[in-house]
Amino acid sequence: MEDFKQGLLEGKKRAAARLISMGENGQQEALDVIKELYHKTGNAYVIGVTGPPGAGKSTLTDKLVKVCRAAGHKVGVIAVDPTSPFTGGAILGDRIRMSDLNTDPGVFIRSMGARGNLGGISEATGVAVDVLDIYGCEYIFVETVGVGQSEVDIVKSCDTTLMVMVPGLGDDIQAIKAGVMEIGDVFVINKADRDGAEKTAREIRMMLEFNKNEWNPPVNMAIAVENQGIKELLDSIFEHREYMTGSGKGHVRRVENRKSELLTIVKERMTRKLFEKTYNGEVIDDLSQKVAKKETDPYSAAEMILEKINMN
Ligand SMILES: Nc1nc2c(ncn2[C@@H]2O[C@H](COP(=O)(O)OP(=O)(O)OP(=O)(O)O)[C@@H](O)[C@H]2O)c(=O)[nH]1
Repeated sequence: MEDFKQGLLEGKKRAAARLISMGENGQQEALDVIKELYHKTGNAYVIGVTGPPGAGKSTLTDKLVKVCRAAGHKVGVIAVDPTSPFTGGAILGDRIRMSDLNTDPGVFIRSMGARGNLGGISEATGVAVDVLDIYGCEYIFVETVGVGQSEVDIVKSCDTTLMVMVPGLGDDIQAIKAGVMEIGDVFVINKADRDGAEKTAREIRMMLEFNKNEWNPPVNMAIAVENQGIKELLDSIFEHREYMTGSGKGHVRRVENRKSELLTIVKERMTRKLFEKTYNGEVIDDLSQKVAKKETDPYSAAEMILEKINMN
C-alpha cells in the first residue's frame, strides 16, 4: 500500500492506473490509499461531457484536452460506458486513445465499463476521479457514452457539465429534455458543419428559457473534426467555473455532489450485500414467484428480505 501511496504522490502513471483497477474490483487496498490521501483531493476541476451517442463527445473531448495541454495543464480523461462489459481499455475512449494524446505523458486516459465493477460503476468512477485528483490532474474530463440514468448520476457529480448536441435532433430533443436538459451547464451544438445547427441552437435556447435561473447556460457551436469552436467552448466552461466560484454556488454544488456520492456508495454497497445475502438474488426470484402466485404478498416478502440483510 505504501508503494501505491508513494507512487501516486510522485505522479506515477502506473500507480494511478493500478489503483483505479483495484477500485473497480472493489479491492479495499485502493480505498485505504484514498482514505489516507483524501485530504489532497479538491484541486482538480471535473468536467462532465454527455449527450446522445455519436454526437462527437470523444472528438470534442480530444480537442478540449489538447487546448488544456497547450496551456501546460495535466489532464485526466475517464470514459464511462455502463453498458459496456469491457473495462480498462477496450471500446470506449478508443478514439481518444488512438489519438496522439495517448503518448502524451501529461494525459491520463481511462475507460470504465461494467465488468469488474463490483462496487458499482458510479463508485468506481468516483474512485478514478479521486485517484486522478491526487495524482495531480488539474482537469478531469468524465465522458459518458449516452444519457441514461447512471450517466446522469455520474455527470451530475462534476463541477461543470457539458451537454453535446447535434443539428436536427428534432424529436430527440423532446426526449432528452425530460430530466436531462437541466443537468447541462454549458451546451454545444457539435457538427455545426451540418444543416440546421442554428435552428437546433434556437430550440435549445428556447427550452432553456423555461427553466431559467441565474446562470443562463451558453449554447455554443463547434465543428470538432475541424477543431472549430473549441477554444470558445472551453472559455464558456471557464465562465461557468467563475460564476460558480464567485457566487459561492460551486461550494454548494460540491457539498450536494458529495452527498449524492455518499448515498450512491451506500446504495451500491447495499445492493451488493443484498445479492450476497440472497444467494445472488435466488431468494428474491423465489419470493417473486410466490408473490405472483399469491402465496405471499410483496410486503411480507420485502420484510423477509430485509431480515436477511439485517435491515428492518
Ligand atoms: N461532420 C462532423 N462529424 C463529426 C464532428 N465531430 C465528430 N464527428 C464524427 O462523428 C462521429 C462520432 O464522433 P465521436 O466523437 O465518436 O462521438 P461520441 O459522441 O463520442 O460517440 P459515442 O462514443 O458513440 O458516444 C465520428 O465519425 C466523428 O468523426 C463534426 O464536427 N462534424
